[in-house]
Amino acid sequence: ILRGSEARPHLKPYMASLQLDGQHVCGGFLIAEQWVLSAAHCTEETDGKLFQVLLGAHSLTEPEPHKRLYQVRAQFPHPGSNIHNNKDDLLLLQLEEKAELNADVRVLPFQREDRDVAPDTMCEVAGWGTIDHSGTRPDKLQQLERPVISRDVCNHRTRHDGTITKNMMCTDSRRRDTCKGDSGGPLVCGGVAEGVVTASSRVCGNYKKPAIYTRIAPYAAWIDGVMASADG
Ligand SMILES: NCc1cccc(Nc2n[nH]c3ncnc(Nc4cccc(O)c4)c23)c1
Repeated sequence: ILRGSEARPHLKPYMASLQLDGQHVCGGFLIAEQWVLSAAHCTEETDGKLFQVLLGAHSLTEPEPHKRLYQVRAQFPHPGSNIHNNKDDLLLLQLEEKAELNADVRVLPFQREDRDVAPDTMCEVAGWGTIDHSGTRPDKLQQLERPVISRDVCNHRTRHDGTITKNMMCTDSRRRDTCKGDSGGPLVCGGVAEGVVTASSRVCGNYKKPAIYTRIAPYAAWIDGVMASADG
């Protein structure tokens, strides 16, 4: 998160850090006791290794009462996701066991009604992604409030030039923005997860490249289907 602020500790108890060998790679969030939603692109440089999921954390390094690292039983990238574009950029992770829910670990509901969030709506995004252009990583969770911009503005030829589908949404990226390592985190509007951070152009903090999110509502049936089939 570029030019955000430190989140109030444990006030975003749904936040997950997807890790490999103890290193934060991507964000994610708890959508059910045994399920975390993130971005499919996060599996690009993992050459088949499974993530570990850190829940209940504010600091990535300091001991905290309800901080716990969960093993992942299985990862389900959306079948339509691919490395060449940011279509269907969603990843479901089934934890090895149900997460222990408490004050610092809680499920975040996601939007099921497929209707665009109104432009200028203020939403919030959080993550342990880089906080400057030299790639400095924060130890503590950062947050940022950003206004939604309309798909028409986001699709302008000087912005994302028609690549924003009805399954995506955008927020203003002037100076304050998401960046490397924030992918997979939730865009929360009115207490409900409306989108999942996707890297797309990888550019951070440039108003000509608004931040892009995969809208969750269009994928509610896929999410329910995977959870139902894997839970058995
Ligand atoms: N703002 C959109 C957005 C959301 C999520 C991730 C991203 N960026 C990135 N995702 N993956 C990346 N791998 C390498 N570099 C990256 N961005 C980068 C790095 C240093 C300086 C800078 O200005 C931008 C990214 C960008």
